[in-house]
Amino acid sequence: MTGTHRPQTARDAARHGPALKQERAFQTRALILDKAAELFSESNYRSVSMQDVADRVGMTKGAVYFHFRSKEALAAAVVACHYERWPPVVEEIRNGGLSPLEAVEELLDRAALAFRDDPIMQAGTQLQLDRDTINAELPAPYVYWTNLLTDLLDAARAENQLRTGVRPDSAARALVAAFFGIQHISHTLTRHGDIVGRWQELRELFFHSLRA
Ligand SMILES: CCC[C@@H]1OCC(CO)=C1C(=O)O
Repeated sequence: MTGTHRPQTARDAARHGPALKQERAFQTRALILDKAAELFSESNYRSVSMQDVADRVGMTKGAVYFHFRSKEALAAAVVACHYERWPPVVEEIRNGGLSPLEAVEELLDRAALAFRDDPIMQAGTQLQLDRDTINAELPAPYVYWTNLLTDLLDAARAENQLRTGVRPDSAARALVAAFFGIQHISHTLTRHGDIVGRWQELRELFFHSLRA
């Protein structure tokens, strides 16, 4: 179904009904995820109830449970979102003509903005910190970003963008650790208010030491 076709007849409604229902369910699920992320990022996993989520969304608790069978499932879905949104960003950046090293810089520039502005990024991070209190299978933290940056830095080395002796995997591990550290300090002191400035300081130093 393209656009927002309005069924003209009962037959049309029957034909488009399932697609419309599916679209509405998808939008409701996304709204619940966003509002749950706000709540998880404002405090921590234990302090948030499914009733809190229902109230923030403006739905009944039963309606939330229709989309997410438990608070654990909701938290796991927020963490999944935290990672799933980055591969398309990498694709867009790489298709934008940036070199591998420029792509690393652009990607982390966007990550810094996401930490400042995006409840999913903030909540995904908080939930990973709370992971021992969540009875759900969560991805091991830092692995996704470390592998992502290792791949990009491998490509940067292949294009002679890295200083001799810089190992892409070591640089990726150090960059993820440093970035995670500045976002943690920024969150603790300013609720991520100064993360962009902190990243700019780290970015200047780090890429000066990496660049050929
Ligand atoms: C990019 C820094 C690392 C990233 O930031 C927060 C966090 C916790 O889930 C991360 C991870 O990779 O798991």
